[in-house]
Amino acid sequence: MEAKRIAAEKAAAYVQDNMVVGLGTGSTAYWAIEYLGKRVSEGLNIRAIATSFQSEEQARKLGIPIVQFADIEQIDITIDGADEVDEQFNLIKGGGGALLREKIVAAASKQMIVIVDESKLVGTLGKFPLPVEIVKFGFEMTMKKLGKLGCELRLRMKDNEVYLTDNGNYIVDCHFGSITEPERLHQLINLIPGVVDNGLFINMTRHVIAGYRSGNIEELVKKDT
Ligand SMILES: O=C(CO)[C@H](O)[C@H](O)COP(=O)(O)O
Repeated sequence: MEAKRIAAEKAAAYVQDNMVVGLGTGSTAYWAIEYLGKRVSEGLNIRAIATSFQSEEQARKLGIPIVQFADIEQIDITIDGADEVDEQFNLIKGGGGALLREKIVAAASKQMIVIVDESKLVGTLGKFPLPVEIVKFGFEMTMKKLGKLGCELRLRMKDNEVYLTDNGNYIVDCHFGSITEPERLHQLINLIPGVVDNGLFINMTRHVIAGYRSGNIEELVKKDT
């Protein structure tokens, strides 16, 4: 928890007056929202877009003004967690079920800061099951097609019911073991009818802040190629 908290605090310090801020989802993003709430209570002037009902509710309680896409042209900075980050800064996201909104918000952002604890930094993606958001209609067939891509898969459940995203869809957690070509897999998955999107975030961030149990913080910034 401490490692996540220190990464979040560091990221929240990048937010400046008058910015539109994308608020991530999950236990690391939670801390970023808390720190932003504190800064707002001290006079920081921002507007925010949330990636989940949960984050929106947290932000509102803290007095962070929430806006919708109709109110803005773009997002200045988004701070969000991740389930895995590889050496090329590709991500697996969606462990918390918010991958679709998170990707829409990240894609609308000038910059995305990813905040993680050290356990999320990996050489190759895929140990964490890749979340794929699918529509309910025909979900059994969509799952069969996903399975043919070479993964073990499971329909996400919560409290003995099928888990529903904020968008009213299902999530299938696809265990690939090792994802050697994330960009290609991203495309293959999203070509399957019934798939809304998947949790691979390719080339969406250049800035990762990792907190360590030791209390150290590592800031990784992707160089121009
Ligand atoms: O993608 C996400 C939610 O959809 C989260 O960012 C991801 O699951 C990491 O969560 P946490 O910060 O709780 O470890």
